[in-house]
Amino acid sequence: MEFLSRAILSRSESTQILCELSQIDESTLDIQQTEDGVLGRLFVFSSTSPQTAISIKKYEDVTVGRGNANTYQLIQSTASYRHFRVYSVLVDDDMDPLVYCQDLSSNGTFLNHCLIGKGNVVLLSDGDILDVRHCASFLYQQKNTTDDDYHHEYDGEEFSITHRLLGTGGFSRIYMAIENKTGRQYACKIIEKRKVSSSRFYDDHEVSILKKLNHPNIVHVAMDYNSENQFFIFEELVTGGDLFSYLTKMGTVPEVTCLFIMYQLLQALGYLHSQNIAHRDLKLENILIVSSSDSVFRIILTDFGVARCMENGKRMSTFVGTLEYTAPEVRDLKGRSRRYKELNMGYGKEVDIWSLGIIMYLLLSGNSPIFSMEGNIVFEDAIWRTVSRQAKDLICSFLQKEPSERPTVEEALEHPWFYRHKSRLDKLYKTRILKRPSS
Ligand SMILES: Nc1ncnc2c1ncn2[C@@H]1O[C@H](COP(=O)(O)OP(=O)(O)OP(=O)(O)O)[C@@H](O)[C@H]1O
Repeated sequence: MEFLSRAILSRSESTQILCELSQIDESTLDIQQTEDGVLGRLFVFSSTSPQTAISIKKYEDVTVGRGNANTYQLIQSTASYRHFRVYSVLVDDDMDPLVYCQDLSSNGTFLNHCLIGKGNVVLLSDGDILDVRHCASFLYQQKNTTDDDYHHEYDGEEFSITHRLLGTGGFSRIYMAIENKTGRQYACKIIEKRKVSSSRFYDDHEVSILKKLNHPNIVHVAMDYNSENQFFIFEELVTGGDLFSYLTKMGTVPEVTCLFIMYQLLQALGYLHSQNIAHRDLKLENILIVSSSDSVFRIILTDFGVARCMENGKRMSTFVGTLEYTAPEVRDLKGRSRRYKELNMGYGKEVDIWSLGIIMYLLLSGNSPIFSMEGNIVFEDAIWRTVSRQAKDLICSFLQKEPSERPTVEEALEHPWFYRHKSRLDKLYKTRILKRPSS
């Protein structure tokens, strides 16, 4: 509690002090008055240059530092060449944009007097102050980001849940939370019990499964909490948005980027399947990106809401997942009677491999797969002319109608699309993912 109350106090106080000191007209701080496409603004306060404002725009990075290629240049020698970077993530049209700051400096960037730390990323909220000591301060302004549907029953000591909405799902809302002891930001998934109990598809295994797992490509759970009407899952804050937003921004993903995404997905899935866990809801929205400024980024698998531990190889028979990504053997169960399901052979973890095929097709083309009357995948669009034969071959093997004909994770990693780059991929994974840099 102490950190937060300190931060809130210092934030409102500092804002007031800064406004007074610089004698600026407060109406110019009203973000509603800014031009279209501006998500937020950074007001710069520096003793060496006049007061100015930097606009944060959709898909445009803002950098601050000593180098003259930065959006805002600092002249002091204590500033790093690129001191910090501010970027935005747009989740969907109904949600406020998420604006993040990544500290790139050696001497440190401070958020509300707390060091962010080189490579680390924080979510910015209206009124936050970024500070480059002995150089300049930056007051962040973003239009009201309070969520009207905000309501929670958490009364634990460890975290303070803020009003900043990070995402919504069918069963939950995800907010930014602050760990009181450290001031570190987390994501808090609040699940309404009445929603999950009314759904016969959802079993409350999410936390128990996640707590068993420890993998660099699977979301890390810090704590869970149970109240009368809600479940809470406090997990690492993943600051690059999800693959769906990324694809919306990019249109299509270059094959080389797709290769490393799929490689990481297979690492996560291999780990899950080796423990007899099926995810059952693999889709672009459930694959988060750890902030990165280049095309090699870490991905994190999340949303284990319908994941299932298969005891002794037992098969599954409930229709779960998202229709567009579900394998034919799961789709076939939709609306079927209990009797039908009992007589049916059920399905296994091959359903995740099918979803990988849909994901890979979407990433490379920006569209959902088209199947011919015979059930073959059609690569008709002009975009496929620039995609390798191996990539298309792997998609076809993932999207085999017959589950037993789909490759296992190990077999997929032996496919020429991966195998011919094996040593490079292994090395990249070791240096960029296993070393767990924060960017
Ligand atoms: N750890 C996190 N860090 C940052 N954003 C997150 C995190 N977890 C979830 N989100 C955001 O919230 C969205 C919804 O989360 P999630 O898929 O876990 O919810 P859900 O209710 O289980 O969804 P579904 O309807 O798919 O079951 C994600 O797509 C993502 O944008």
